[in-house]
Amino acid sequence: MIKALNLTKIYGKHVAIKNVNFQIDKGEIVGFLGPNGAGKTTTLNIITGYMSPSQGSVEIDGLDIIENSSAVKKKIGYLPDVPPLYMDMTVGEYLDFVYNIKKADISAKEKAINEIIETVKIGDVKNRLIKNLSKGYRQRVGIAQALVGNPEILILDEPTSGLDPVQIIEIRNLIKSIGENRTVFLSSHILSEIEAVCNRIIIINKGEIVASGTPLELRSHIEGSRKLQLKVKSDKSIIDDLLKISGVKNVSIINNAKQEEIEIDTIDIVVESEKGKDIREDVFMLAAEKRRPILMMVEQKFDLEDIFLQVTGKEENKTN
Ligand SMILES: Nc1ncnc2c1ncn2[C@@H]1O[C@H](COP(=O)(O)OP(=O)(O)OP(=O)(O)O)[C@@H](O)[C@H]1O
Repeated sequence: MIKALNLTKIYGKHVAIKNVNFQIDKGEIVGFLGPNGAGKTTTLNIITGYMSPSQGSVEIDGLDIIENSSAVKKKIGYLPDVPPLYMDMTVGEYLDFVYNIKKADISAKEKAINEIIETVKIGDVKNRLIKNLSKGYRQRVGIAQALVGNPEILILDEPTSGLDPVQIIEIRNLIKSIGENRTVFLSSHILSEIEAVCNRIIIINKGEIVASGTPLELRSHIEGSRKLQLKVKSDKSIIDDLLKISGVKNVSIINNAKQEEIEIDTIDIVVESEKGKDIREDVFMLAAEKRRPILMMVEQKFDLEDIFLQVTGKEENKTN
């Protein structure tokens, strides 16, 4: 179990993270989601013992990470944002080197390294120099080094960053299979990434935790409000009219409609209501009264992206 207790990190005058608290239970695969610069790497460096916090503490299975540094480090495998690879070593030499510095059981070395190589599927490049590997393979080698010593907890900082779509899917599947018998905490600034792999999400923004829960729990944060997608035979003046309806919170134009779906003299908009308000009838009546026929009205479901944009205050980026 990982417990982050009131973590704060200040670089000079810059507060990178502030009062960060969370708990990750044994066996969970948890995603740490936040925009660039939110404080993900800083937090991961602290909970892996790579960096000390300005304030606060970390417990791994009840042990304080600073007081029990070597015992705790054995429990954790870490893939930092820049994997610590030696370019002039072959993959085999490098894993041997990592095994030795982690002081893992020497008698089991060959078997353990071979198992890791098989798990992360790098057998075919075992004798290649790391500098000659593709980014995807280097990332696998980075994950392999994190697995040396068979740690119970795996912490991965942006594990798919810079990979192509095929490599991303491969690494995701790898993380899922590794996570079957380990606790995994991984960071990303890409929501779909986290959604594909994790069963719980912690969202950080500007150094503070702003939301946490399963995708279902996070959705319930904003459930209650509705979003209606409309196609109306009208010009933009309908927007001001709709905003006058009681219970309407926001109206925005969808300007990413596919070219072939755009009809002349119509406007595609999203009308968002306040929590608990059903505005469908009022919207219909108003449009009829203004002689602006509604050609389509569909209720949109909130997705995790809405939640992410809402809690990070970036709602404006989605529709504009
Ligand atoms: N060594 C440092 N000295 C000063 N400021 C730093 C240092 N490391 C990070 N920061 C700042 O702290 C904040 C958090 O950085 P951090 O790298 O933890 O964010 P992040 O969420 O991992 O971002 P990214 O996804 O871009 O890596 C940023 O504003 C960053 O510029």
